[in-house]
Amino acid sequence: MAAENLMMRNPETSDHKMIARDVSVYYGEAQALKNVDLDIGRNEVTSLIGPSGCGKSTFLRCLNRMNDVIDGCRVVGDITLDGHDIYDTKLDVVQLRARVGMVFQKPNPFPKSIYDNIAYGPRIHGLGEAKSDTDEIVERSLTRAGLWNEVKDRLDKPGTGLSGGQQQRLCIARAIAVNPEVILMDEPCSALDPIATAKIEELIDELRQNFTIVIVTHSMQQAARVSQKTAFFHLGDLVECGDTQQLFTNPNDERTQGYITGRFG
Ligand SMILES: Nc1ncnc2c1ncn2[C@@H]1O[C@H](COP(=O)(O)OP(=O)(O)OP(=O)(O)O)[C@@H](O)[C@H]1O
Repeated sequence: MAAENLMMRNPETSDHKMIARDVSVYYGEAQALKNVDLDIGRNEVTSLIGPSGCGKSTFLRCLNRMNDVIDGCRVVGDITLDGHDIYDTKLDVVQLRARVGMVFQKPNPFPKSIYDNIAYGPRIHGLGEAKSDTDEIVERSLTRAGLWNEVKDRLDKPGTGLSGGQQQRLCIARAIAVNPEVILMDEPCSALDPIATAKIEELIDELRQNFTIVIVTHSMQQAARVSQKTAFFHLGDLVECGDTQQLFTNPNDERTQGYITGRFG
């Protein structure tokens, strides 16, 4: 579908926050994703699953143009956010990444205080010029990430001094602080213990009321717990995407069946 056509749609009437059409990605000569069509539902969680190397992270990075920073990586096809082409050459990529935030596999707080980890993004984007505004953004973001009560008495201490699970919630708070609409999460729990993982999963469920979330996960159990839609990738193809429950109980494609029953992966 041409981007022009999508831009004529009324974004508020579409259930889909982001739409990918015919997206292929190449690293040099090697094709990592093949003609992917995927609709990302508004205010829901979409999980991307599939065997290692199938292209999940590559697809996730297409959604906020993080592949732009990888040498030799080429993305073709159309991806829209509320009907607008995110690969438009006139688009400000920094603004796009504020609207489509990202949380990585390994918690990566800045080597700064807890407060400054959150305040940094809003300051760059001109939100919260006054100290009182920044204070409010910091409190609100930490509260929404379920971390405020644990850190409110040590906001001036380094973010890197928190536990792994707290650091990951700090990174989620940092992503939230610039008012994104979409949050991309690349295996956000893979470095965490089961209790910290459960907290992040609960948080994801709460966050979807206000944000659209796309999560890459190796854990089918996690996909089943947190997401409303699941997309199964295999060798660069998007095999199928559907309601999570249906995909896990009654998939359409035998490759999906093979993966969820553990025959490969
Ligand atoms: N920076 C890169 N340069 C070259 N090839 C890459 C690069 N990143 C990924 N690839 C290749 O693209 C393909 C898809 O990789 P990708 O990381 O997207 O898969 P994935 O499904 O997220 O894998 P995993 O579950 O192991 O993280 C793989 O063949 C991988 O080797």
